[in-house]
Amino acid sequence: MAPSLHPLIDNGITPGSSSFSGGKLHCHCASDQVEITLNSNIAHNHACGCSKCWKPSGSLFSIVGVVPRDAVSVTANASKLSIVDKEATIQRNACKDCGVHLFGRIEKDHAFKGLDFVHVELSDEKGWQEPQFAGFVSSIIEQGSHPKEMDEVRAKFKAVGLQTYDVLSPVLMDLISTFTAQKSGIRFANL
Ligand SMILES: N[C@@H](CCC(=O)N[C@@H](CS)C(=O)NCC(=O)O)C(=O)O
Ligand SMILES: [Zn+2]
Ligand SMILES: [Zn+2]
Repeated sequence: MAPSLHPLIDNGITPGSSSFSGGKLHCHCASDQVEITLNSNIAHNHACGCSKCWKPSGSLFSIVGVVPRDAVSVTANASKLSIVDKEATIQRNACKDCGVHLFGRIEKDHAFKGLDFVHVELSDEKGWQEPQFAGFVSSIIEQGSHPKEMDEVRAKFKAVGLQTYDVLSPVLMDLISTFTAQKSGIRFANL
């Protein structure tokens, strides 16, 4: 059987709702779940093939989007959270018991500082922005996917209408490079 990219991708994508304004995320524990409340829909939702983003078991990709950090609060069982890798750019807060990542936060100077990374499949609510593209696709090879399977993986994304990139989408890459340019002193008129 062909490997699953992700349950939210495999059978086609369900569009979100532009009027949706947030909801709750829960970890996978049977009891005392960590609960996160998001007071906003997400943006830039995408499939990520990197080794660091949380993915459900059996899936090759994570689905991850961003939300302003001010819109994120831990509303139950905060004591179960622990940062996976304190040195990483994105400090991924995971449940110590079930391993699910509840939110990833950037504290250092970075183009995406101020945005938290979340997996809205952890929510029962419907209306979250649907995945917009697939990033870090080639990274799945680093986790054991055969290089010869990559055409099939990219074709599957294409079949559900998603572009694939081996880092991020042009919009996000431009944001990162704009940030880097500004840091080096370049000033752009009319941004
Ligand atoms: N090929 C690497 C890529 C890792 C990577 O750069 N991940 C991206 C996408 S999530 C990133 O922004 N990482 C920052 C971080 O993990 O803190 C891997 O699979 O581990
Ligand atoms: Zn848990
Ligand atoms: Zn990732």
